[in-house]
Amino acid sequence: MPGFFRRRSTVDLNADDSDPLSRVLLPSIYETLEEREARIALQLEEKKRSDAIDEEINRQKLENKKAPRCVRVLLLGQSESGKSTTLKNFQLIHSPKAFRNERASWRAVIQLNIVRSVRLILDTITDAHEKTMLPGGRSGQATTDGPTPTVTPELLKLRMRLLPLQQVEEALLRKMTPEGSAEFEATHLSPVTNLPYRIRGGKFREIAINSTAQWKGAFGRLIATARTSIESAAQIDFDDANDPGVILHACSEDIVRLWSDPVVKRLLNMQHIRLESMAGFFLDSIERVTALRYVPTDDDILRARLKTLGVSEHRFMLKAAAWAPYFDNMDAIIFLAPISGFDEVRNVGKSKHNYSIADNDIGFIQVLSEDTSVNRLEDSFKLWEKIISNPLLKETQIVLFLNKIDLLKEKLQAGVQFNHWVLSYRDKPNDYDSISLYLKRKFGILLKQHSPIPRVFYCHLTSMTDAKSTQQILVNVKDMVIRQNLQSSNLV
Ligand SMILES: Nc1nc2c(ncn2[C@@H]2O[C@H](COP(=O)(O)OP(=O)(O)OP(=O)(O)O)[C@@H](O)[C@H]2O)c(=O)[nH]1
Ligand SMILES: [Mg+2]
Repeated sequence: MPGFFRRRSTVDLNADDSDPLSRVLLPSIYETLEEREARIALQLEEKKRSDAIDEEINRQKLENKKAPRCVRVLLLGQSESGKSTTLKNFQLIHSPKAFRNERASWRAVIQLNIVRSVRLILDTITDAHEKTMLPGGRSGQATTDGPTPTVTPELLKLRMRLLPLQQVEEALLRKMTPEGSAEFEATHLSPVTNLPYRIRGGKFREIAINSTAQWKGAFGRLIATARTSIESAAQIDFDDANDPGVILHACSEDIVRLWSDPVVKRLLNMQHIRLESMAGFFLDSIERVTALRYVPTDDDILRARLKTLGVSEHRFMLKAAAWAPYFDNMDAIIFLAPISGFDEVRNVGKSKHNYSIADNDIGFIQVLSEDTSVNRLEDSFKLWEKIISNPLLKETQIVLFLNKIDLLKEKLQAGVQFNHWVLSYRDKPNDYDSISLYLKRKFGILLKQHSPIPRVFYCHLTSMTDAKSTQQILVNVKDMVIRQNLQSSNLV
C-alpha cells in the first residue's frame, strides 16, 4: 500500500513502535469495540481516497509522456509589425476550425476598420472645408503641394449621408470594450501609429483590445441566436436588425463613391495619407465586404486590424511525434520587422530621440522636426539590437521575419526612393531584391556584433497577410526550432 499512510496522517495498522509519530497515533488501549470499528472504517475510507490520488497522479504522468509537446514561441516586434497576424497564421495551420469559428468576431473588426477608414476621409473633408470657410480662407489656394481642391457640394452631401456610420462605430466599440473597462480606456488612449504625426496626435484614435480581454465573447453570443445552418456562416445572425452590417450595406454605394472621388484622392495625397498601405484597409472591396450575408474569408481575417495591448499566450499542440517525450521545453523568438515602414514614423512619446545608429553605419533621415517621432525601420533595428544583446535570451533561437514585403514592393513600384530615407543605402538600385538583401545583411551584421554568444542567423522575407506563402515558412520555422532543440538535447 505505498503512499497510503505517508500522505494521510491516520494510524498505520502496521506502525513501527520505534517511530515517535506512529507511537502518538497508535490507538488508545482504552478503545472500545465500536471506536475500533469506526477507526478502521475511517482508515479504509482514507486509504481509498489516497489510492485514487495516486492513481490520478500516475495517469497524469502517463498522459504527459504521451501528450504532444508545446513549442513555446515568443512573437516580438514593434506595433503593427504583424505579431497578431503571425499568430492568426499559426492558428490557421494548427487549429483551422477554431480560427474559422471566430469569423463573426472578425466580421465585426472588419466593419470597424471600414467605418474608421471612412471617418478618416470624412474628417479630412471637414478640415479642408472648414479651412475654406475661415475668414480669408479660399479654396484653390496654392500650397507647396499645389492648390487645395474645392470640397464640392456633392462631397458635402455624401458626408451627410454617411453620418449613420458614426453610430455603427459607437455600437461596435461599445460591444468590444464595455464601458469602464481598461480596454475602453485603452481604446481612447492609443494613438494610430502609421499616420502622419499631426493626424496621430489628433482626434483619430485607434482601437486597442487588451490581450486578456474576452472581446470575442461579445460576438460569440450571436451563435446562440443564429438561424442559419450554413457551416461557415453559422455564427452570424444575419436577421438581427441591430447587426451593423445592415447600415453598412445601405451605405455601400456612397462609400464606393466617396473612395473613388478625385477630390478625396487629392486631399488625402496632400495630407500624405496612403490608406491603401494602412492596416485594416478594405475600401477596395467594399461591395463584397458590405454585402448583406458577408462572411470574412481567411485572407480578410488576416488583413483585419485590431491593436493588441499586453501579452497574450496561445497554445497549439503539435501532432504527436516520436521524439516529443524526450525533452521538456523549447523556446524560440520570432522577431518581426515591418520593412515597408522605411518611410513611416512612429510616435515614441516625449523623450528626445537620436536619429542615427552611429556604430553600425545605418543613417536615417530625420523624418519630422518633432522630437517625438522615430522612423519605423530604425525603430526595428533598435529593438532587434536590444533583444539579441540581452544576456537572458542568449540561448534562445531567434528567427527574423522581414515582414510586409508586399507593401515594400508596392512602395518601390510607386517610385518611393529607399535611399531618401535610409541614407546609408547611397546610390544602390531602388529595387526589391537589392533592398531586401541589404536589410537582411544589416540585421545579420547586428546579430554578429551584439549577440553574447555566436548564433545562427535565421531570416525570412514574409508577407503575413498571404496565408499561402506564409504557411510553408511557418512550418519550416517550426521544424527548425524542433531540430535545434533535438540537437541541443543530443538526441540527433
Ligand atoms: N500588407 C500587409 N499587411 C500586413 C502584413 N502583416 C501584417 N499586416 C497587417 O498589418 C496590420 C498590423 O498587424 P498586426 O498583426 O495587428 O500587428 P501587431 O504586431 O500585432 O501590432 P500590435 O497589436 O499593435 O502590437 C494588420 O492589419 C495586418 O493585417 C503583411 O505582410 N502585409
Ligand atoms: Mg497585435
